[in-house]
Amino acid sequence: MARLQIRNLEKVYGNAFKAVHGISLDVNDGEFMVLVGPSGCAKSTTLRMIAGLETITGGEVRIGDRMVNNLPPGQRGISMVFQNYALYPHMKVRNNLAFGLKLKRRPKPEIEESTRAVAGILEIDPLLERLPKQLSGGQAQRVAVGRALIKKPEVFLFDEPLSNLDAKLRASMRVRITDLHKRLKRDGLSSTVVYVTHDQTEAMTMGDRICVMKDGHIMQVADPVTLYNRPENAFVAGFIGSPEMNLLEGTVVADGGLTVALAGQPLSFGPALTDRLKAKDGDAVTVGIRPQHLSIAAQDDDNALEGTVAHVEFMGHEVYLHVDIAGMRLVAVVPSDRYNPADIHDDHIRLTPREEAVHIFDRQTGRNISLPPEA
Ligand SMILES: Nc1ncnc2c1ncn2[C@@H]1O[C@H](COP(=O)(O)OP(=O)(O)OP(=O)(O)O)[C@@H](O)[C@H]1O
Repeated sequence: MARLQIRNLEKVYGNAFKAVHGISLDVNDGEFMVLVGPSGCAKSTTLRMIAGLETITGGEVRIGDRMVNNLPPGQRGISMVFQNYALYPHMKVRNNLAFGLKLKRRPKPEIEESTRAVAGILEIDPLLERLPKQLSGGQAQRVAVGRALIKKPEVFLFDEPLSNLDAKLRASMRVRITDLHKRLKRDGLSSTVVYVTHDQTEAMTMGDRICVMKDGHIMQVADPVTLYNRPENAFVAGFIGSPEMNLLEGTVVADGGLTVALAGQPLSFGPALTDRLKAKDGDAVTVGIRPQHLSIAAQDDDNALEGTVAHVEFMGHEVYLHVDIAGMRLVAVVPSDRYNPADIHDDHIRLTPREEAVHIFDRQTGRNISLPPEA
C-alpha cells in the first residue's frame, strides 16, 4: 500500500510541444483515482510518466516515500494493465500469470500458490491451461488484471482497460474491478489505483475521486457527487453527466431579481439562484442546466423557455426531448410516465428549469460564479 504524489509534473514532447503543464495530484493510500478527459488531454502521458514508460520533463513522482523519477518501471512498485491486455500470445494463462514472479525468481511453491489465489479471486481457474487466443475479451481482461495483481504492487495503473469490450461486458467489468479493489483494501492488500479513461460513466461509477483533465491541465479533482453538483467550471459541468449539461449563452439583467436573456427570451430567477450568484448587470454568462433539471412548464407558468421539439428519443423509463430555442439546441429528460405527446401542440413546447440546480458560468473564464459556500 502506498500514497502517490505528483508535484508540478511536466512533459514536453520533442523540443516544443508541452503535453503536461505542471500538474500536482495526491492519491491517498488505498484510493481509487480516475484520470478522465477527452482524447489528447494527456491522461495516458501522465500515467506513463508514473509508470516510468515515458521520461519526465519536470517535476516529481513519489510512490510511498521514494522519489521514483529516475527508477526503471520494474523498480517503482507499480503494475500496469493495458488497453490491449498485452498478454504473451505463446504462453498459457497460467504462465502469463506467473511470469512476473518467475522473473523475480520467486520459489516455485510460492508461484503456484499465488497463481492459484489470483485465479480464484478473478474466477479464471478453468482457463489456466488455455492460450490467450482461446479467451474472450472479458476473460483476457481478467487475466491481464490477474497478471498485475500477482505482483502485489504498491500502485495499480490502468490505461483504458475496458475500451475494447462491448457495452454490456464493460458494465460488468466495472463492477468486478471496483469489487476487487474493495476486497483487496478490506484484506489490507495493495489497492492504490490510478485508472485512465475517457468515459465519464466509468469515471463516475468507479472512482473514489476523479481528476478531470483538459489540454494537459487539471480542471478539478473531487468525488463523483461533488463533481456532479459543484462543477468548478463549464468544462467539468459539460463533461460530467449524461446526457450532457445544456450550456446556453446569456446576458445578466439585474432588475431587482435576476433575469438572464437567453437568445432573446428572458428567464427570471429568484433567490435560489440570486443568493449564490456573483454577477452584475450586462455580464456575459453561460447558463448550465442539466437535461434532468428541465421539465415541461405548467400552462400558467409564464417564466419558461419556448421552443420547438426537433426530435424525441424514447429510452424506456425516460424520454429525451431535443428542443430548438431560437437557434440553440437543448435536451430535456422527462420521465416517461410524465410525458404525454398530446401536451405538445404543433411541436411547440415550453420548458422550465429547476432553479436550485442551475449553474451560471463566466463566459470568458468558464468559472462557476454560482457556487454556494461549502457547508
Ligand atoms: N510520442 C509523442 N510525441 C509527440 N506528441 C505526443 C506523443 N505522445 C502523445 N503526444 C501528444 O500529447 C498529447 C497528449 O497525448 P495522450 O496520449 O497523453 O492523451 P490522452 O488524453 O491519453 O488521449 P487518448 O484518450 O486519445 O489516448 C496529445 O496532443 C498527443 O498528440
